[in-house]
Amino acid sequence: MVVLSRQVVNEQLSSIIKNYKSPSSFFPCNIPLIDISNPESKNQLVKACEEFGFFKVVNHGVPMEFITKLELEATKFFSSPMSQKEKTGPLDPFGYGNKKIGPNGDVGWVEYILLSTNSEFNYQKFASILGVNPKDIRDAVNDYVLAMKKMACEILEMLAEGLKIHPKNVFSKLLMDEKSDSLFRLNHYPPCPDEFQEYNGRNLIGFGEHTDPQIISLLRSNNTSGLQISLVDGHWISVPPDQNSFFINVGDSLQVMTNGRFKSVKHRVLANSVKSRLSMIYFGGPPLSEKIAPLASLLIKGDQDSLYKEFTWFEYKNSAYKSRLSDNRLALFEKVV
Ligand SMILES: C=C1C[C@]23C[C@H]1CC[C@H]2[C@@]12CCC[C@@](C)(C(=O)O1)[C@H]2[C@@H]3C(=O)O
Ligand SMILES: O=C(O)CCC(=O)C(=O)O
Ligand SMILES: [Fe+2]
Repeated sequence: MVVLSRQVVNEQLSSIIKNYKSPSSFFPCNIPLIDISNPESKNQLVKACEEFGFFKVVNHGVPMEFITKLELEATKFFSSPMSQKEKTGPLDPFGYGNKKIGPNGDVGWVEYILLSTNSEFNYQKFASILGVNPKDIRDAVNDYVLAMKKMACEILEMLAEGLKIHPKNVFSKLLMDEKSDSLFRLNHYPPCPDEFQEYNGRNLIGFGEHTDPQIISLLRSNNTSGLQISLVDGHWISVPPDQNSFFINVGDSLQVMTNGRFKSVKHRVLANSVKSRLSMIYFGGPPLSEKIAPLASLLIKGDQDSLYKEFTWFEYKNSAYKSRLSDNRLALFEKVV
C-alpha cells in the first residue's frame, strides 16, 4: 500500500472504528468439516447448512495450480503502486475498491477487486495498466471461476439430494444459467500496524459483519486468520485459516429457497497486525429475473407457509445496494405473522 499521511489514516481509522459494534469474543467451536468427494456426506452438508450456514470443504478437486496462479497475479496487482491500482477503478460497480465497501458509507481495512463472472470486464485495460500480460490474469480468473462454479454446483446438488428434492439441479441450474448473476472478489487486507490495532483497545475491522445476499459463497484464503462467523446466540467464532480448503457459506437467497431451514451466516473479517490476508470469493447468484421463493416441495412436506414475500433477485439486489453492510436485508421481505 502507498504511504498515506497520518491525518488521512487517522480519519479513515476513526470511521472504521465508529462502525465497530459488537465485542470480539472467541469461542472454541467445531466448524463442520466435509469431504465432498464422499457421496455419503450429503446429510452432513444439510446439517451444517441448518446449524451454522457455514462449513469447510476438503477433497474439493480444485487444481492447486489454479489457486496458486491466481494468488500470484493478485499479489502482483495489490503490490503495485496505488496510483496504478486506482486507474482500474472506480467501482462502477466492478473494478478496484479501497476501504470503501458498497455505496452507503461502509468502510474497512481492505482493498479489493470486484468482478462480474459474466460481464465483459475489461481485462485488457486492467492488465495493460499493470504492465502484465493480459492473458495471464484473464486466464487465471477464468480457470479459477469455472472451477468455483463447478464446485458450487456439486455442493448444491448434494444439498438438494440431502433434502430429498427432485430434480437435484433446482439450485445448481441457477448458477449454470448463462444469465446467472454471479460475482468474484479478491480481497487484500494489508497488515494493520500495531499502533492502530490497539486504537481503542479493540481489533480493527477488515470487512464488517454482513450476510451474503446470493445463493452460496465459496471462499479460499491464504494462511492468515481474520475470518469470523456469528453463531445463532450472537457469539463470534474465529475460523482457523486453511489455504488448502474452501469455506462455504449459505447466502440469503438459499435461506429463502429453503424457507429458513438453511441459515445465511453472519460473518466478518478482523484485520491482522502482522500478516496480510488475501482471500478469493465466488458468489453464486441467480439470473436477475429469477423469482426467489421457498421451494414448493419443502412447503408441502412440512405443511408450512412461506415465511417470505415474493421477490425477484433483481428486486433483492436493488434493495441490498440501498442497505448498510450490517443491515438485516431479509427483514424487509419477511411476512408479518
Ligand atoms: C453495502 C453493500 C455492499 C455489498 C452490497 C451491499 C450489501 C451487501 C454487500 C455484499 C456482501 C457480499 C458480496 C457483495 C459483492 C454483495 O453482493 O453484497 C457485497 C456488496 C459490495 O461490496 O459491493
Ligand atoms: O475476505 C474475506 O475473507 C471475507 C470477505 C467477505 O465476506 C465478502 O467479501 O463478502
Ligand atoms: Fe461475505
